[in-house]
Amino acid sequence: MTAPELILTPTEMKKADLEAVASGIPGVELMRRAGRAVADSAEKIVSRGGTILVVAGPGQNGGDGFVAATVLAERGYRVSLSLLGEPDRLTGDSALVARDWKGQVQRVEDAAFHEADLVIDALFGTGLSRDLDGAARHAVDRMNGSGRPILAVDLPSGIDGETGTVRGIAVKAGRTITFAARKPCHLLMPGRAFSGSIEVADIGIGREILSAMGGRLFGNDPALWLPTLPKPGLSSHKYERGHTLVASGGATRTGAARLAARAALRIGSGLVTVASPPEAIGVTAAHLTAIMLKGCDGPEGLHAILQDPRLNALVLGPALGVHANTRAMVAVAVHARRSLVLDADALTSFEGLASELHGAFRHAPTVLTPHDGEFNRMFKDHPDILDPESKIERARRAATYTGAVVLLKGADTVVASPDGRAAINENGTPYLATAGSGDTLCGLIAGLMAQNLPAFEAACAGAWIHAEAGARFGPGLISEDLAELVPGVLRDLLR
Ligand SMILES: NC(=O)C1=CN([C@@H]2O[C@H](COP(=O)(O)OP(=O)(O)OC[C@H]3O[C@@H](n4cnc5c(N)ncnc54)[C@H](OP(=O)(O)O)[C@@H]3O)[C@@H](O)[C@H]2O)[C@@H](O)CC1
Ligand SMILES: Nc1ncnc2c1ncn2[C@@H]1O[C@H](COP(=O)(O)OP(=O)(O)O)[C@@H](O)[C@H]1O
Ligand SMILES: [K+]
Repeated sequence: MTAPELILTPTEMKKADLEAVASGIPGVELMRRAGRAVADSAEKIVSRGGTILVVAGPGQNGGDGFVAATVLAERGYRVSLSLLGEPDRLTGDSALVARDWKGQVQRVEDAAFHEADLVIDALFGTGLSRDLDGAARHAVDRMNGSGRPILAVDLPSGIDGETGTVRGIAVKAGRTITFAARKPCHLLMPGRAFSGSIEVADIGIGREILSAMGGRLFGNDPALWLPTLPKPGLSSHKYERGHTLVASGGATRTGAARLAARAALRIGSGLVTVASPPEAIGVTAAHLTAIMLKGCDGPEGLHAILQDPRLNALVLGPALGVHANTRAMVAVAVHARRSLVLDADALTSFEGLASELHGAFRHAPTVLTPHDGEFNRMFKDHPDILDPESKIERARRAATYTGAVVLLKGADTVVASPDGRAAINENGTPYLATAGSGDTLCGLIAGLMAQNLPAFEAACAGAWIHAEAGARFGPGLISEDLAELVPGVLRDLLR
């Protein structure tokens, strides 16, 4: 089994670089390895003899560009190099490797983008510190407008390495080669879309160093949670596989709970019960077979049902209604200390009332699954949570504040744990943006927690399996399909 993928922020990567230097690899050697990796990557795109334009910036990202230009020229490419800024202003390792470049150094204003078979973007990497303007902005604008293939060095210039946001303008790369580890911007939107396909080059910085300097942020791949995924043993009986309870909305709003319940059953929860308001029992009963049904009249009803200790995981929120009663049901659930997934109306009912949830979830495994709208409503009086540009940071702060694992949905779903770990999911498909898709997701997560997965692993596994199911189905996906695709995904995972 491979180890989970470590993602390093620019600050962590800088520390890892320094640590690698301290362990005996000179900085200039790291840069030479990086530049050679860029050249190798370019060689996969353009055959020898082709024309390559390297656009170098004033920092060390530009240094990687100088190395790549030198290596590619030695390999028989027609290489030209344009620099943003003055050659004699180059510093550090960049200044050293620039001396090896025997060709001309053109001004970036004179770069002949249209003549290039490939443009290598080495303008800015992890050191970007402000929005692009002036000559830098103009260069990126021309690069994008050239229609030529672009290979970005480390990250597309103009993208913020930590947040994935565009700082004024950014290079739209077809391919990005980064070093040692991916950075958040390669997974977070919109940076992911600007990066094109991504290659990670090993420049000799070992996993121990990456793990010591980073180690808190991961790509959400199965390596992160597969060891915790339950497989029923020979002698397992259904009660050992947990019992999930899903609270349903009123008579005209019962579908969401059924979607969540079906997902919990498919992911392996031994039993699943829908708790239905009395007036909705008829309609719900007509639609359920393997899933059980119990009458549940508001918070008191929920309190009574939870006297059964076997009900060990609970979904509250989908179609439950935005009102004080929903908040009261959350309070009952928190008090009962069961594994809990809160979504949709259970979150929106706390609009502007997040302070009621301060530290509320510290005592039992809890996952909150807001999309941006729900997140912004919940924390609208908490600028410290809403303001960070980084989606990872926003999710982390909400997790620390509430004591719950926070799964902040989107094309780049982020899962953050109060213990500081976070993961970014990237295997989804826009076809998942369909009514009821989120209901299915919370059923999957609760079903996994019913089987005793810890909250962070359950949220990560749920997000990945949900996305994988959606991606396998593709066009025409509706939420009812998702749970039915789960067995195929599980079969492949547990093989
Ligand atoms: N460390 C290592 O060992 C290794 C590092 N490696 C490589 O180094 C890269 C990081 O290098 P870096 O830290 O020099 O940052 P980089 O992205 O080149 O930019 C900084 C320069 O840009 C300037 N600048 C910033 N914003 C600007 C703006 N909006 N508009 C205009 N200018 C702006 C800024 O100027 P200043 O802010 O000082 O005015 C400074 O001159 C990393 O991505 C990787 O490719 C690899 O070789 C592996 C080994
Ligand atoms: N463009 C996208 N790419 C990948 N996944 C997406 C995309 N848009 C939405 N999703 C996923 O689809 C689900 C939608 O959930 P949600 O917004 O709660 O829908 P609903 O309220 O209809 O159930 C989330 O898991 C989200 O991450
Ligand atoms: K770049």
